[in-house]
Amino acid sequence: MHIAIVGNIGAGKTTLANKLAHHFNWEVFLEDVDHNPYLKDFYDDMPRWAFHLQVYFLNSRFRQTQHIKKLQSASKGVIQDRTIYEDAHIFAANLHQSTLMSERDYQNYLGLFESMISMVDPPDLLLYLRADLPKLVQQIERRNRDYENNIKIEYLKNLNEHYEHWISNYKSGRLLIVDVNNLDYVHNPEDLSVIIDKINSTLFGLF
Ligand SMILES: Nc1ncnc2c1ncn2[C@@H]1O[C@H](COP(=O)(O)OP(=O)(O)O)[C@@H](O)[C@H]1O
Ligand SMILES: Nc1ncnc2c1ncn2[C@H]1C[C@H](O)[C@@H](COP(=O)(O)O)O1
Repeated sequence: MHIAIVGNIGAGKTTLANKLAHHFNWEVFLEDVDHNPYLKDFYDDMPRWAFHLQVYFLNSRFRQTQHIKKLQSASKGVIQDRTIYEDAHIFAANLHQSTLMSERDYQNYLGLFESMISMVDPPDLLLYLRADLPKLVQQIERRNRDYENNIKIEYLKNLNEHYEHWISNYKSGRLLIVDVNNLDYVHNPEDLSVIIDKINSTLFGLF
């Protein structure tokens, strides 16, 4: 079983991924953030580092999918924090649309993505955490990563629009949308139970 958690920056993916992995006793795959050699530079100068960052994330995410595939074939459960789909359909598409990535770099990137995606299996369940801008801003501030302090509201808004568009067209497997605006699964165990019940119901027909 493979559950992938998707959603905007600060939506609560990593927190939920760890809690679900603990609950189901499955392996968790997190994003390569702390050792990412481009992320800080990217936030300082997006046009300069957009392509480099996207190629880095794409490769890191692709390796992760191949590792997940091996665990899947050994019948191990996996929770994944963000997917390769979001790199291309959300982040790279948004950078291109916002003219922060050139046409030439975007086409080059897409060629690479297309070559890789045929080797990627979709998750058994895509769990989208839908969060409005105030929730995202509050949680990004709470996390307090220095390089994210200057993220513009406009950037988050554009990403949210890409998420909504992508999710409304997602046809590769089971999809569960959870509105997290009024959920606090950090402090309220009942809020975590609400999500776990929805997952059990979607995946196993329980409840
Ligand atoms: N539903 C929630 N309610 C309250 N706080 C949350 C919730 N989800 C996440 N947080 C807090 O918000 C911050 C960002 O969450 P995180 O899981 O790192 O988001 P993401 O991985 O989606 O970027 C963390 O400090 C986390 O403890
Ligand atoms: N593909 C990406 N392009 C740009 N930025 C990205 C990409 N994937 C992740 N990020 C950024 C967004 C955040 O600042 C960190 C971690 O993501 P998070 O949603 O907080 O887990 O990396």
